[in-house]
Amino acid sequence: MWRRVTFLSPLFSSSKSSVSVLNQPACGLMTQKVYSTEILKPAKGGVSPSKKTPFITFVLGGPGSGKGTQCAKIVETFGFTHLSAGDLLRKEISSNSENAVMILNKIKEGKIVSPEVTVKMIQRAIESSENDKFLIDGFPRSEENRITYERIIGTEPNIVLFFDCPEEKMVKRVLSRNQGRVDDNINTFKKRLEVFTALNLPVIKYYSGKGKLYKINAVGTEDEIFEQVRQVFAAYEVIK
Ligand SMILES: Nc1ncnc2c1ncn2[C@@H]1O[C@H](COP(=O)(O)OP(=O)(O)O)[C@@H](O)[C@H]1O
Ligand SMILES: O=c1ccn([C@@H]2O[C@H](COP(=O)(O)OP(=O)(O)O)[C@@H](O)[C@H]2O)c(=O)[nH]1
Ligand SMILES: [Mg+2]
Repeated sequence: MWRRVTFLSPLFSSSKSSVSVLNQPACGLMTQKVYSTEILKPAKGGVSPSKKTPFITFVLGGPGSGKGTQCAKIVETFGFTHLSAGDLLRKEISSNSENAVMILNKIKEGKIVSPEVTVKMIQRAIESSENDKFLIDGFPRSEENRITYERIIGTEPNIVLFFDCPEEKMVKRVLSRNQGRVDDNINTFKKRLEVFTALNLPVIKYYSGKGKLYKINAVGTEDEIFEQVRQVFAAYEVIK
């Protein structure tokens, strides 16, 4: 069972570190009593009930906000398994699966792949791993994604990180990412940003309302940003 020890409260957060929860006042690092985090039983068809309930972190933010970069650091420091929804979809394209063409077209257009496809991929990845702590990066990108995940997996995430980044930084980062991605061009970036604003921000607001959201200021060096992230995880017993 996951326990939060030093509790960086999602309701009260540090103004100095810029870690905060959307629409909440910044009031400093809080130490609270040890308590068990909410554990929901997986529904029928969800992650195998014989396994320990995993600690799930959703990692959200616009295109180029630095999600993947910070996930690599979280893996290194805290031993999570990194599941990038975008990487899983790109793997499906490379493997020429039955959904490959549909996925490629959605990615080129900056649109969202059908939630059943993405959730099944995530479910398979969780079930085939021995780890019990996962970063789900770039998902859920819409309320439909979120609701489908909850229906199929049967749990909510333990926490949600939101990398808050201004558009001018995101566009610069995406256009100099240099990974040969079909969607790293100005036209697809604009579409992705529209989709992010229209469909992903409601998910971020939803988790803020649930007290699960940690907003990270995604401007600064990778290390400066990771310092904020580190504070969030250091408050949980998830250190390697
Ligand atoms: N803090 C940062 N400052 C400058 N460039 C960054 C920073 N964090 C990430 N990058 C770069 O920006 C690009 C996008 O980062 P990435 O982690 O892939 O973002 P996302 O997964 O949110 O799209 C990458 O080329 C990465 O090296
Ligand atoms: O749950 C997801 C995650 C990604 N994508 C698609 O994959 C693209 C790239 O996602 P990724 O997370 O790799 O992009 P990033 O935000 O990291 O630049 C998105 O624009 C979508 O078209 C999707 O449909 N569903
Ligand atoms: Mg990414």
